[in-house]
Amino acid sequence: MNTHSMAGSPVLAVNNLAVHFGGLVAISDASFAVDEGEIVSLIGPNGAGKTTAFNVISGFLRATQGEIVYRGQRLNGLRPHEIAEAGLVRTFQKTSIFGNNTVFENVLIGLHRVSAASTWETLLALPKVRRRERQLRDEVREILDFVGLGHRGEELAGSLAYGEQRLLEIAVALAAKPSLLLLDEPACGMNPTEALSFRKLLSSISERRITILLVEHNMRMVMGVSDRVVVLNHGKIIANGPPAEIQKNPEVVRAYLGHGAQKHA
Ligand SMILES: Nc1ncnc2c1ncn2[C@@H]1O[C@H](COP(=O)(O)OP(=O)(O)OP(=O)(O)O)[C@@H](O)[C@H]1O
Repeated sequence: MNTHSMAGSPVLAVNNLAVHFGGLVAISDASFAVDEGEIVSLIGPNGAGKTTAFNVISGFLRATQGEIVYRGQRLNGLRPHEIAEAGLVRTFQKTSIFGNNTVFENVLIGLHRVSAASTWETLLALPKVRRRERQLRDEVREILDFVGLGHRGEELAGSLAYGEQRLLEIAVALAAKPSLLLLDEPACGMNPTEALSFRKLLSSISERRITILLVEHNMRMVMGVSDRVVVLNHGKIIANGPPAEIQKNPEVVRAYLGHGAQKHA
């Protein structure tokens, strides 16, 4: 849970969002905001529209209606890499790491994406470039230690256990220097011990002043880590509030918590 005191001003605003796939309405008239420093979870039954919302926010899908505003900048129409450059970085439901590269290299590749030297500088191996490379390697070690993979740097990413691969994805996302992290089912496939330490990792990320928007089916994690929970059902927001309130909300219990969520918890 976020305990520092900078929460309050919205950094991300989703205003009257609608997404249609042909005749299918995946999201209709959904509005919610995420404040600076918050951990907000987006929950709801399968097919409720959570991933669709993520895809629109991160630029992988166009909104049919409505707007996405991040720190005063309208994101509609921007490409995913432009949105990542603005500080919104996402992970995916399916793992997106390079299995044949080492854990260390995966994070290094992520860092290079945001701080690449020019080709000439690299070819000439200028002292500046060598210095920068050393700095990047230190940064990789720091990030790997932070997510708990410091001892795995030299392993091939593809050889990691599933839960560790999810941690590596977080490390790669952190390498992109996000100010808002969008996490799509990050705890999927984790055992209870892994899920518990992952929950602590989310809190530590939040302490680094990174705002988090989370899609997750593990209700123990959602209710334990979130400052606020937004509930989608059939593409509409049916509740938005602190975890204790959401757990008691009759409509949420009926639509999701009563049955659908339990099998994932
Ligand atoms: N590219 C697409 N084309 C057509 N329909 C789609 C597409 N993507 C999603 N949908 C439909 O939109 C609705 C919302 O799907 P979405 O994947 O956003 O739900 P979700 O809440 O993320 O579900 P889950 O918890 O299963 O991941 C579903 O009815 C889905 O079948």
